[in-house]
Amino acid sequence: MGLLVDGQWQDRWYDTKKSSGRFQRQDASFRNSVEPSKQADASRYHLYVSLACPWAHRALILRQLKELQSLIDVTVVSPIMLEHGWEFGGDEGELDPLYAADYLHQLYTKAKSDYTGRVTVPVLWDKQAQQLVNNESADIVRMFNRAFNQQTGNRLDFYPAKLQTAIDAVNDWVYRDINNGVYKAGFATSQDAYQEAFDALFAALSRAEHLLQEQRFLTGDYLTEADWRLFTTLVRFDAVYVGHFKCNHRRIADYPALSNYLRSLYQLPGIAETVDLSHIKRHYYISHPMINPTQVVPIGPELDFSARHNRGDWTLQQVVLEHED
Ligand SMILES: N[C@@H](CCC(=O)N[C@@H](CS)C(=O)NCC(=O)O)C(=O)O
Repeated sequence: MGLLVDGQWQDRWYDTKKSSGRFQRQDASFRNSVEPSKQADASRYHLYVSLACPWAHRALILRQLKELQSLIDVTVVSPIMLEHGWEFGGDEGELDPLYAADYLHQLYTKAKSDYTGRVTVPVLWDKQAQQLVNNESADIVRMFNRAFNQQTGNRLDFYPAKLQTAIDAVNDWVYRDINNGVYKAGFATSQDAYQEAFDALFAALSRAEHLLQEQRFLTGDYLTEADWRLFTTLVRFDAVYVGHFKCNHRRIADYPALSNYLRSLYQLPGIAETVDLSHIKRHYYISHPMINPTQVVPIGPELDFSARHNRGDWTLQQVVLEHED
């Protein structure tokens, strides 16, 4: 684990000293966007992901749901992220098809030779301009949702205008207390910081559980990006966050609505193939020797996201609004 400083790679763990043991996530720095237009050509872009990463997972899911698979190629890095950061090839990783780079940080310095900051996935790369377009999954999800509709003819809208206020409000607490909350608990280096994150996390999971007892999706009757953003944390929770990140008040399996909801999303066409529990478990348990020095990966728990759920029979087309423009 490390970062770039003035374009030089340094192997360094997160610094939590200045924040009393609290993990503070840095903002992503490449934030360009692809706007919808008749000329927007998805095949100009390449997506670099880790199958272990919940943020990269959002982008992969939108790529599936928006039928961009044949247009936007994906490269999967090795799940094992150690002194060189994310690596191509190696243990279960794919080779970099564009530049034959060994490490992801080489793409960051190709884009900006004096880059300072963390080297994270996902990365959306512009093959034509040979530039890193964006490394913030929240932005990439929104681009995939709209920018290439003309090209694909897929008009499903996971961020529809009439639900944006509700989606933003849900995203806010789900990000703070759940998506990033598990990291705040897991990377805390003081008891107080851990306790604070732990309490907020389980309060937020109860809130989600209660909401989902009343309605099918987080913002009501329609499936939106808010659901997919929660999904990527839920699907990793029992396998990794309960043990490795010490988020062990309850498992997702212990929340009836959340666990059925998780299965209902997992069973939508194309979603199961974006979930790789082996990459997920091996990444976390091996890549954080500060938390798990033996790097032994637990074998359990037994999980079956394909089991029946009680959230009704519906298709994507019935629960996703269409773009109006
Ligand atoms: N805000 C970013 C966060 C991405 C992120 O932190 N990804 C993790 C993997 S799960 C990563 O690459 N971490 C490497 C590091 O922090 O050095 C996004 O949502 O795209």
